[in-house]
Parts: sequence; C-alpha cells; structure tokens
Amino acid sequence: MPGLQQNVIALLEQKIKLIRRGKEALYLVGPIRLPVSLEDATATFQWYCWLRCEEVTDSIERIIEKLSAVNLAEMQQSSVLAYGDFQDGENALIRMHSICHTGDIFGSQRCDCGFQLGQSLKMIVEHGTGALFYLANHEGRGIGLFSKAMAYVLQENGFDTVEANLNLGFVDDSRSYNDAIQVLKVLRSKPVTLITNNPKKLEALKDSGMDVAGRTPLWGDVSEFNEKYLQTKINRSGHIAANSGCPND
Ligand SMILES: Nc1nc2c(ncn2[C@@H]2O[C@H](COP(=O)(O)OP(=O)(O)OP(=O)(O)O)[C@@H](O)[C@H]2O)c(=O)[nH]1
Repeated sequence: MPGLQQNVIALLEQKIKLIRRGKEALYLVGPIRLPVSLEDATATFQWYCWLRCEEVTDSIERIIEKLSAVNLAEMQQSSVLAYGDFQDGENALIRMHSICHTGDIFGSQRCDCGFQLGQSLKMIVEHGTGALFYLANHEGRGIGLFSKAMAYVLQENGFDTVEANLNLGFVDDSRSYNDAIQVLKVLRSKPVTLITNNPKKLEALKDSGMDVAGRTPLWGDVSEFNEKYLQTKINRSGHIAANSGCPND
C-alpha cells in the first residue's frame, strides 16, 4: 500500500480524539455535519463515531493504516448524534438507544424501538440541546441479531422476551453503557436528562458520576403486535410504567 499523504493525516488528526482507558482506547471521530430528515423538517446534527481498540497510540497514521487491514463492516461501531450547543447548553436531553435492526430499519411493530428512535430525535430537536447515542453492539439486549431471530421463533411459540433469551442460554440483558458514557463525558460535563423507561440506564449514568438532572419517559405506539412485549418490559424487566414514578427519578 502506498504511504498515506500528509494532508490526509493532517485532516483526520483534527477530527480524531484518543480517549485512553487502561490498556484500551476509544478513538472518537467527529464532529461531522449530518442533516437529518425528521418528518417534514431537516435538523442538522453533529455526528461522532467511535471505535474501541486494544492498541493505544497517539499516531493517527497508525490507526488509519490498521483500518484497511481489518474489515470493520463485519463488526459493529456505535455513534452519537449531538444537537445544539451540546458542550455548554443547559440541561441536555440524552437518549441511549440500543440498536434494533428490525424496529429501527424495517419499522417492525413487534417492538417500540423504531418509534422511540424517531420520537427521541424529535424531542431532542424540540428541546434545543441533546444527543442520541446509537449503541450498535446492543442488538437483542446484547444477544446479537441472529440470536434475536431465534428468540423470535420461541416468542412465536408462547415464550415471552425474557424466557426466550434465558432458554437460549443468554442472560435477559447484557448491555453495557460504559463506552457511550465515556464518550458522553468527553463531549459534555453539564447536567443531562435521560429519555428512557429503563431504570438500569439511569443507574449506569448516575453511577458514572455524570450530573443527571432527571428522566423523561418514552412510551407510545402501542399496538396488537407489541402489547405483550411492552407488558413484559414492565412485568419482568423492571421498566417503569407510563403512569408510575421511579425511585431514581
Ligand atoms: N432479545 C430480544 N431483544 C429485543 C426484542 N425486541 C427488541 N429487542 C431489543 O431490545 C433492545 C431495546 O431494549 P428495550 O428493552 O426495548 O428498551 P430499553 O432500551 O431497555 O429501554 P428504553 O430506554 O426505555 O427504550 C434493542 O436492542 C432491541 O434489539 C425481543 O423480542 N427479544
């Protein structure tokens, strides 16, 4: 491979941040201007993407060289859409959104994920400051897409979401928010309000020492297709029902 041109390295050096974490590092690239269609309006976000890497180096050239040697398309990378004055704006609205191939991309109504994705982007824009973290290694609450398809087979035969995961040998929920929170802390230290019904997400954020001002619930798009799924979240996964308070609020 011919050597990288110095102007290419210089351009990327301005946009890549090394976040050290013990023997690993997160490489954060951005901000990149991203105009996003939200119904009939266009909102412009600042997009960042990150990569966790065992090699910790200040040499951006070294990182770029490695990229072409591994097929990142076979793996998952997470990213964040920041809106408004994300560093300094008052009380930003945050969404930690777990990837859902079926709900977010295909618009499946078996879950409420696609609705929550669109709705939280709108809420962030209406609020004026915020960020949506799209967590790409969270599919199926951490079991991966192929395993989620197998869980769906069980669910079509009477198992609920939690039982299906457990019967395939997984835990109900293995998601970690550590990388996303670390990136959040680089982008902002002022208070945040989290859009979620899941108290575990709120706890993870509070435990990290982040200044958490509160929680905004997000329920909706209930249909005959996702009624059982939504009820299982409340009855078995500890999600906070629309009309009840939360000790962590
Ligand atoms: N294992 C499994 N995962 C599912 C199923 N339906 C959706 N998911 C995944 O569930 C994740 C979203 O988790 P939820 O429990 O719906 O919601 P949450 O993220 O914990 O909480 P909120 O912040 O309130 O949305 C996504 O990664 C989806 O891929 C399912 O039937 N089985």
